[in-house]
Amino acid sequence: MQHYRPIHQLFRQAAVVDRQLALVRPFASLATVTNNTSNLKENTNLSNRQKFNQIQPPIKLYEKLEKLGFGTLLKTKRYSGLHKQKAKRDQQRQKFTERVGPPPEPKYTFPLLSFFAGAKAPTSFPPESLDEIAFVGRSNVGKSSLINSVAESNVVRTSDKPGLTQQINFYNVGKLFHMIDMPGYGFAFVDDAEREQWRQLMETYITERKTLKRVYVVLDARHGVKVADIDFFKMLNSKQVKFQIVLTKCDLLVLPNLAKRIITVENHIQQLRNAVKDVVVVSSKTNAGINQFRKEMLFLMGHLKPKEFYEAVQATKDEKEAKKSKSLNSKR
Ligand SMILES: Nc1nc2c(ncn2[C@@H]2O[C@H](COP(=O)(O)OP(=O)(O)OP(=O)(O)O)[C@@H](O)[C@H]2O)c(=O)[nH]1
Ligand SMILES: [Mg+2]
Repeated sequence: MQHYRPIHQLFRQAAVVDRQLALVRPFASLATVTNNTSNLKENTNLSNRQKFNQIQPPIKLYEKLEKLGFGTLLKTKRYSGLHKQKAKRDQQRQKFTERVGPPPEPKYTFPLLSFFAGAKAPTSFPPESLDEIAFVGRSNVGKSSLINSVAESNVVRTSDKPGLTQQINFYNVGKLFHMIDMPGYGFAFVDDAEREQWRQLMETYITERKTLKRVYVVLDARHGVKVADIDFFKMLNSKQVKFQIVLTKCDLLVLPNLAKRIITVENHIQQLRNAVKDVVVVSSKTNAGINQFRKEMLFLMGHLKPKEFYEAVQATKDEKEAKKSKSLNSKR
């Protein structure tokens, strides 16, 4: 007599095989790699460092990072498999598009950044007017530097010592929208009472501000998600505030480690309903990823203009620069 297995058992078996394949398939899709890392997490014998090292980012992610300006993968034996895959993908792409790639992106620009209010207590918040974007994160991760970088300004004060920004600072981006620089959370050098005061201030702003359109949680790419960040994600999630992760200081990581870091961060936010699943990847020092981030912010705030606008702005700037250097040369 022939025995048939119930359908749910077949599905379960297929899932097991798929998971096993995911572990041996070296360069699978991003989704598979994510499964891959969660499998690794189940293996309690591995240290976090070992789990991190075992992540195998897909070629797609490397291509994205390369496009954003984070360098290229070394042509060593270690990455020869990835290079072979890349060559194959290029070949396929060439077949379909005859090498006519997408047109180059213009340089997106923000209008002039200016400080207009600082608040140490909710009573000092300026009245709600234009839409707002807030930058939060642990101390010293690079929030203030990031605001300067996207706005091509040096108005926001930065420091290599943690705890510089000690109030909520409001900046005008021309007359388009506001950018808000927050004090860092999880700052160890202030006493408990002060830390609690900052936490309440930030929580009040984030939960009560009607004009707040997006919270960017900034993480240092070298450290990824820490306990203080998880607590903050939970708070944002419980208050149903939509947020997005920005990984900064990405210039301080070699490309493979940066790709692995992105995957671990994506794993952290997978289950959080209010987290935007796309992670922004930038460096305020080299400006890699900044132009793309600027474009996304302008789109989010409803102020993204057609490419021709930014091309014209750039052409006028270039013309002015050329005139300036010409007159300087003639004076010499
Ligand atoms: N290499 C590198 N350094 C960065 C980057 N962004 C910021 N930094 C440095 O990190 C340090 C801290 O930067 P801040 O922008 O002041 O950090 P913050 O998050 O505003 O700090 P608090 O105001 O104390 O919460 C400074 O020394 C910056 O120069 C980056 O993308 N790459
Ligand atoms: Mg700061």
